[in-house]
Amino acid sequence: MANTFKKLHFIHQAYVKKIIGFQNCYQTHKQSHRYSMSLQEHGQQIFHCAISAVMPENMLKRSLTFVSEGSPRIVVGDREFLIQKNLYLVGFGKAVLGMAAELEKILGNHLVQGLVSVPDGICASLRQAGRGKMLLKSDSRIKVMEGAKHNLPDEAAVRAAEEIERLTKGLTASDLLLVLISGGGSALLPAPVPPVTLEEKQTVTKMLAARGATIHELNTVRKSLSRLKGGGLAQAAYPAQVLSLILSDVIGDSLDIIASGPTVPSSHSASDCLQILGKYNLQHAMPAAVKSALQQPNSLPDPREFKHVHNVIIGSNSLALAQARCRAQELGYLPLVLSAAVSGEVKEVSRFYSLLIQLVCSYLVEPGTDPQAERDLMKLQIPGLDLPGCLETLNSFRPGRAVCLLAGGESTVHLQGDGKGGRNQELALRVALELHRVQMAKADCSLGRWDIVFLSGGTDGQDGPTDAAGAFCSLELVKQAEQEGLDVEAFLGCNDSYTFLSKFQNGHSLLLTGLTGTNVMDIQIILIRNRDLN
Ligand SMILES: Nc1ncnc2c1ncn2[C@@H]1O[C@H](COP(=O)(O)OP(=O)(O)OP(=O)(O)O)[C@@H](O)[C@H]1O
Ligand SMILES: O=C(O)[C@H](O)CO
Repeated sequence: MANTFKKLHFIHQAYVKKIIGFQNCYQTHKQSHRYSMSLQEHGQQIFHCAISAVMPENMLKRSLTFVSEGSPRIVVGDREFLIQKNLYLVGFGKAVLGMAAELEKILGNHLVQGLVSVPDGICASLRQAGRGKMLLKSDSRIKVMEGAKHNLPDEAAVRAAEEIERLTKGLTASDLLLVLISGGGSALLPAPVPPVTLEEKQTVTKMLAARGATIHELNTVRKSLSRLKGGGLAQAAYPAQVLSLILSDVIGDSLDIIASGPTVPSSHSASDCLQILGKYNLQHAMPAAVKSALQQPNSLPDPREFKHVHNVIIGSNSLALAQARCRAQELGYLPLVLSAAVSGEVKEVSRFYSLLIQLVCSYLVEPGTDPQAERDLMKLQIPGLDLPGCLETLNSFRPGRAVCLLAGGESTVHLQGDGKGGRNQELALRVALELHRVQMAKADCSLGRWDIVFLSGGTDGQDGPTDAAGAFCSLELVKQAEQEGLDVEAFLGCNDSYTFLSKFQNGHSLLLTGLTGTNVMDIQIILIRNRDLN
């Protein structure tokens, strides 16, 4: 099984490399319009490009081929799946509707029957966002069931999960089940192990989330309380073949964590769950049925029982960053992908970006002049960040060029006020505040030589309970806000980033994309250009 995972990781990395390879075709781009657009416009373009890499149509074209001549078959990597009136489809998650619509276009009548469990209201929202192409046709063979309001498992999602379970259990050895999986899938596939009830499962999820449990911890517990998570769906489908097409919304792209891994054998035991509950002091607060379910001696599934399953990651944050890198290069930037695993409390994350921007700006003027900033950044231990390697790349910077730093991941906000906002908008404002403070504190600060734009956006197009995907900030934002009588710090104090950004320059710094129909966490883009080039 470890080898299979390695192989899948390799295929996924190969896609990332393939995208990076495309950049060569951009090398001879026209450069005359390079600086005719503002940094903010460039940021917007790069962000849209990142998202396009993980839109259903592009992901499926890249990872799956349907061969209709001879024996009709689906080809994924080096695997072939014959189809002869034996093709079924199930899906669950925030981004599977567009994937299902695209697959139905590709596979046509070969698809016998399907069912997707998707977020409450998504069909109307996609239509409103002008993404009607992502909806299924009225005569589709795939049934759409909406549920899990506010990303919490509910009765509607239970009904969808039960239908999915019934469909899967009815399959035979000659059938092929396509499983579409994306973030939000855990809440959209609730099938509590008896005697645990839906309410009890909701309680557990809420209690863990409120105490700041990570998605890895949350889903480890969810797997132990579910019939379909942690490989349960794949076992229900046996002996049919299972091909899972997965869009990752978790850091590290762990197959068993994305939507709680319904087609991946769980490597977690009940004692792992009890440890997690203990960590958050919740062992005694658990409902009795949950305690008893977790105390059952459960044996981990044997990975050999998953030979009928093929799991493939078809989209991820790294893939989106790779595409963003190409666009940045096309626009004339020296692009640098830092990490696809930036996480943590938004205050810490904003400190990381502020330090990084300061370091890069001083390095571009004179390499090696800020060893303290380098040490501070290394201490933050951002997974995947090769700081020395990045600085070395900056050595190829030539005056007249601009730099684009790219990163991704997902931060968390410790809510203290009752304002309106989202983690990306809050991050952008906090970065602006940090950079403002540095400029105020250091008379000889070199930041002023540069035009800098920072952008943070959710790839799903929705940042918290707002209609914005995220926000931009520049070095001057705090000062300009003061001139408008707006105090950034006061808005941040009550997590009111959206209200601030809606007022500031009439919403000019809000990133508005509408619901995108995909979901690979968040992306940050930093553009740094010498002011003399303006
Ligand atoms: N006023 C606010 N200011 C900042 N962040 C907020 C605010 N209100 C909610 N949030 C954050 O928004 C997040 C929930 O929004 P959102 O739906 O975008 O995230 P999600 O459910 O994790 O979905 P996804 O990962 O798919 O983007 C939570 O992390 C929450 O802390
Ligand atoms: O559904 C879930 O479990 C989260 O979005 C992580 O994939």
